[in-house]
Amino acid sequence: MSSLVPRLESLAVNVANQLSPGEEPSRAGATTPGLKRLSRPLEAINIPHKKITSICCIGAGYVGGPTCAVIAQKNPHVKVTIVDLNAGRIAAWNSDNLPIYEPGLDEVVKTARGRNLFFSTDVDAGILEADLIFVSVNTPTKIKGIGAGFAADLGYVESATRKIAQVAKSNKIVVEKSTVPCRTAQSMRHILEANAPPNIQFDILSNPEFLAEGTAISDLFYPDRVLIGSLDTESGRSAAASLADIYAGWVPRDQIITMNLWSSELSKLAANAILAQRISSINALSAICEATGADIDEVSYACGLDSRIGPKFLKASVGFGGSCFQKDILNLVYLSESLHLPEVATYWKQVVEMNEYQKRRFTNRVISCLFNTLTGKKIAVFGFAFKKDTGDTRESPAITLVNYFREEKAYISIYDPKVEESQVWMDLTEPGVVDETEAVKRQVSIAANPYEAASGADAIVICTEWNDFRDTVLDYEKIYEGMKKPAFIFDGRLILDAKKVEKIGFKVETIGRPRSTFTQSKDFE
Ligand SMILES: NC(=O)c1ccc[n+]([C@@H]2O[C@H](COP(=O)([O-])OP(=O)(O)OC[C@H]3O[C@@H](n4cnc5c(N)ncnc54)[C@H](O)[C@@H]3O)[C@@H](O)[C@H]2O)c1
Ligand SMILES: O=c1ccn([C@@H]2O[C@H](COP(=O)(O)OP(=O)(O)O[C@H]3O[C@H](CO)[C@@H](O)[C@H](O)[C@H]3O)[C@@H](O)[C@H]2O)c(=O)[nH]1
Repeated sequence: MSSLVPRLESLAVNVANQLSPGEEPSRAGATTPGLKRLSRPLEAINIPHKKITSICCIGAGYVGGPTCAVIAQKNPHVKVTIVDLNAGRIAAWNSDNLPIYEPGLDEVVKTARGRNLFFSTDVDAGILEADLIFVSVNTPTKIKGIGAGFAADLGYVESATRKIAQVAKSNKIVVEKSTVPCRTAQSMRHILEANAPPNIQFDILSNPEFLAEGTAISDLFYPDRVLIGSLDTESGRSAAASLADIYAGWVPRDQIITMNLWSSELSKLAANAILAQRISSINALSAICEATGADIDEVSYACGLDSRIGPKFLKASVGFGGSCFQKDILNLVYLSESLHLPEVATYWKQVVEMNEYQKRRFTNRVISCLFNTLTGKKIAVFGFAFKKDTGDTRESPAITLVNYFREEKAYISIYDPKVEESQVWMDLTEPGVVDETEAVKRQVSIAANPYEAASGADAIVICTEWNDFRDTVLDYEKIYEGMKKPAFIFDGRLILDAKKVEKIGFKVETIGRPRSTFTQSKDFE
C-alpha cells in the first residue's frame, strides 16, 4: 500500500518554500489586502493577481450547485457556469424544480440564474471560457480494486482534470472543491502538465467545502472560514489571491485563510473525522446511559457547557449518515495505513465501527421491546433522509435499520417529507439484482403522511429529526388511535417529549435513556 500514497516526509519539501515578507511580486494586477497565512496569521500580504471574470464549476451536485449559485449571487459581475454530464440534473437546475432541496436555495438561484449564473451540459464551452474552474465532482469510496472499501475513488476527479487539459486554450486556475486525499493536487498537476499544450499555465488550489446539507445556504453565507491551499510559489499565491477576491464578495477577509496545499487537503478530512468522532463518542456514552439510568441529553448538556468542549455535535442519535463522514474517515484510515501508521488507522476506524454498533444496538432494542420478534409486525419508519431539511439519503441510518427490520420479517411503512419514492427503492435494492424491487415492495411501502405510515403499526421508529415529527406538530393522539396496542415509539433522535407522549398511552423508548418501566418489567427478560 505504501507506494500508492506518497510518504509524509516529501510534504516538507513543498512546505519549505515560503514567501519572504518583502518579496516583489512579479505579475501585474489587482492587490488583495488581508490574506492570511497560518505561519504569519496577522500579516497582510499584497499580491498582484488576476481578476476573475468567468468561473466554470464541473459538477452540479450538492456542493457545486449551491456553492457556485451563492458565488454568482454575491459576485454579479462574474459569469458562473455550472456544468455536468448528467443532462437530467442540469435540466432540473434550469427548471422550477431544483434537483436538490435546501432551504433558501430557490431564492439564490432565482436571483442569479440567467443573469450571471448558467447551468449547462456543455462542459467544453464552460472550460474554454473560464479563468477559474472548480472541480466539484463526486469522490465516493472505492468499491473494487486496491483500497476497496476505504480509499476514495478519484476517477471522476481524474476525468474532469483530463477534460480540462484537453480543452483549455488559455491559463486556468483549477480549484479542488471535491474532498480528496492529501496530495491529490499533485496528481492533477501531473495530468494537466502531461496533456495540455506547454504554453498553458495551470495553478492548482485546494478550496475544501465545509457546508452541511440542510443548512448549505446559511453555511455558505456565513462560513466559519474559507480555506484556500496553494503552492507557496509566486503564481500559487497569486492564484490564491484571485480566488480570495471571489469569496471577499461577501466573506470578511479575516475569515479567508490561506495555507499550503497539503494542509488544506488534510484539514477537510480532519474536520469531518473530528466531527464524526464527537458523534461516536456521545453515541458510545448513550449506551452507558441506557444501562445505568443516566440521560444522554443531560450528559451532553453538562459536557457542552465546558467551553473547551462546546455544545455542538453532541446530539446522540441512531447513528450518523450522509455522503461525507464515513467516506472521509475511511479515506483517512486508508491514508494512515498507506503511511504505515496502523495505530492511527485503527483509532479512526473505530469511529465508523461505533456508528455501525449504534445502528445495530438500536435495532436490537426495537426487537427486544417488541417481545423479541418482528415477524409479521408493522413498523412505521418516520424519516428516511440522513438528517432533517434535506432529501438526501446517502448513507442514511434509516436504510440500515429498514434492512435489519426486513431481515426480521417485519412490514415497514416509510414516510419522509422530502425523499422521493424512487430513491427509497434504489436505496433498498442492490444494483443489477433482478426482481429485487418486487421482493422489497412485498415488505416495504411508502406512506403519503405519518398518519398513514403509523396506521395499524405496532411501532413507530423515528430515524430522522424532521421538525414535522415533533409532538408539538404531529397529532400523536390521532396516531395512537390508529395503532396496534401496546403502541411503541422508538425515538432515535431525542425529539419527543417522552412524558407527554406516554400520557397518551404510548410506550416510549428513547436512545440514550434507560428502557421504559413497561419494557423493564420481568415479562421482557
Ligand atoms: N454533499 C456535501 O454536503 C458535501 C460537502 C462538502 C464537500 N463535499 C464533497 O464535494 C464533492 C461533491 O459532492 P456532492 O455531494 O456535490 O456530489 P454529487 O454526486 O451530488 O455531485 C457530483 C456531480 O459531479 C458530476 N460529475 C462527475 N464527473 C463529472 C465530469 N467528469 N464532468 C462533469 N460532471 C461530472 C456528477 O454527474 C454529479 O452530478 C465530494 O468530493 C464530496 O465529498 C460534499
Ligand atoms: O450532534 C449531531 C450532529 C449530527 N449528527 C448526524 O451526523 C450526520 C451528519 O450531519 P451534518 O454534519 O450536519 O451533515 P453533513 O451534510 O453530512 O455535513 C458534514 O459533512 C460535510 C461534507 O464533507 C461537511 O462539509 C460538513 O462540514 C459536515 O458537517 C447526520 O446524519 C446527522 O443527523 C448526529 O447524529 N448528532
